[in-house]
Amino acid sequence: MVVDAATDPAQAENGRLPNRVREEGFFAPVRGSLAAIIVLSVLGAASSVVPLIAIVELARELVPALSGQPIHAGRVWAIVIVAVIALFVSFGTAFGAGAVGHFADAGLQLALRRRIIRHLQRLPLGWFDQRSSGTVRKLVENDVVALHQLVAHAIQDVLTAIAVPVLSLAYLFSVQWQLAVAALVPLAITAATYPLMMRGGAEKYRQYDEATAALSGATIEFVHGIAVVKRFGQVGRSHRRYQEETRRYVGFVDRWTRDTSTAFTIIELVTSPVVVLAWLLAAGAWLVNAGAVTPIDVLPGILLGLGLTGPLMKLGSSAQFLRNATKAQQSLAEFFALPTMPQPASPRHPAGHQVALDTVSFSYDGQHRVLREIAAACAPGTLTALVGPSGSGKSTLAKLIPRFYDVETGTVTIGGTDVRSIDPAELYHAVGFVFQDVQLLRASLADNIRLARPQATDTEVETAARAAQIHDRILRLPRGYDSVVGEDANLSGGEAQRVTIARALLADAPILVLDEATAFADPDSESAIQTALSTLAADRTVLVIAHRLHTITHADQILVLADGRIAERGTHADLVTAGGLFARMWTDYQANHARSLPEGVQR
Ligand SMILES: Nc1ncnc2c1ncn2[C@@H]1O[C@H](COP(=O)(O)OP(=O)(O)OP(=O)(O)O)[C@@H](O)[C@H]1O
Repeated sequence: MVVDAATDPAQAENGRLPNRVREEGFFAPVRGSLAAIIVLSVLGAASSVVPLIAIVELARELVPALSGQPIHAGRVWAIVIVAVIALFVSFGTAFGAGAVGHFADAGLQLALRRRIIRHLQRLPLGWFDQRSSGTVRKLVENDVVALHQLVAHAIQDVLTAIAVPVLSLAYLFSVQWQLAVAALVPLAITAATYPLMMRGGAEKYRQYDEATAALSGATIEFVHGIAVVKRFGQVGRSHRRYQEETRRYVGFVDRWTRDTSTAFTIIELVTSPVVVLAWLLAAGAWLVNAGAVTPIDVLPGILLGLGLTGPLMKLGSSAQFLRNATKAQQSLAEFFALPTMPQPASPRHPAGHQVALDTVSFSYDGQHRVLREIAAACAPGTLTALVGPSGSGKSTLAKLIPRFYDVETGTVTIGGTDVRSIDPAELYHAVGFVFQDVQLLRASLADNIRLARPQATDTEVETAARAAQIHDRILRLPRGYDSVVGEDANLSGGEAQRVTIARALLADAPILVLDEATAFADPDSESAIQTALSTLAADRTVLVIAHRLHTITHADQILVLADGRIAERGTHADLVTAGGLFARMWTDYQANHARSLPEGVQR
């Protein structure tokens, strides 16, 4: 991966971000809209009850007229007008709350995404090293979208679910308490049964999340790893794991459904409109028979009682949205709490491009030291090779130079200036790096190469591509330099690596850190790239993490790492003569690569 701060917009914003923005809660950007949603929802709930009350009051006016009593036309009209206005207010506020909610949601998503991007830009590069793009995608997409239901729907649903029953019951109790009590019965049964259904719910949801994650892991392994798995004849095992996880998931959902089915059925039954209507009619008939109420008094109980349970049922789905939104909020809060890379208060400029490490120690977890007491100097115009057994700390050491991580003790300096005191934009300009995980953007090859210098001319792009031995390959693509990576430019790992080398060449960083492991993946062009790299090294400070020892026989110095320390240092000839760790590595290397070593390799 070649990175240059010229392409890093974070730097442009550095220092401009007010602390306030960082400290504010998630919902701060839409606080006003949330207040409007609350007011509109309550108003909407209240006005949705009014037409029902109006029908009751109309009935009270009109039914006596059937037995010849006079109609109070003024009162009837007043009721009708109030009902119509309430109806419009109810529709208007529901629409308004929905619209405000969706606009607020869009605003919140935009604000959160910007905040995520700002935070991502301030995290140490090492954070990205340890995370897949899936982690970042989850934050920017899934977690932000999970808040959608909360802002755009759940607030309105929850307030309606509470306000409508409360207002309806208040009216019912004020006009006819016996039927109000009858209307409460389905609610009371639901309230008593719901906790039974949700018993151990938190644990169940945790198990559900676990089973879902295990199943999706097994599915991804099964699908993605199919080639490797087939190659090693393990299809049966991988398939078995997938089947086991599916069985586990289905078994869990089955048990959960069975455990809750009785309570769920009771709730569904007692809240269904037919059952509620039948119950209220029966209660009404019994009260009329008993002479406790007149037939017309049964009407409000039926009309308003029927509307009590509907909104309540929405609470169930809202609870699920709230759960998801809370989880997303937690994951976003944890992300925002990640410490950002400290920025120098008053940045200093490096004087030259000598790279020096002075008694550098480092650990990833604050406990196990991966690098100990490293001291080394790499002069401009020289090539330094880092070699050593796997896990000895080569990549870690290289990553300290462009500040993927900060040292625990000691200093890393460029031109005598501590890298922590250099403005990150200047640091990334000074250090180009090509690591193992090649990152090409879904853009044309020309744009990929000029990533760090967007103003570079076509000729400059071509010159860099020639030097990185990728020009001829690009010309063979259907649209040459305009071919788009991942569409009509499908490159091999080695070819993609050479595009990133071209990018590094064009970026013209005076310090270059290369991981040789894949830089020379294509044996055909290895010597050509070697030539390109030696041209590069002419006036640059080059550090190469070397795995194929014959490629660094001409290095100006070789640092041999073992267990996080520099065990030996010197030229190839010095180290072979010294007969230590490197000499043994070289002997083994020659024995293992006897046939593939190019002619004339120093032995
Ligand atoms: N991101 C990380 N978090 C925690 N430990 C890590 C991380 N990266 C590397 N390590 C550990 O640090 C040690 C040094 O790893 P490093 O990758 O620097 O070695 P290396 O010499 O480059 O190995 P290789 O040649 O296999 O690439 C190893 O023990 C490794 O497990």
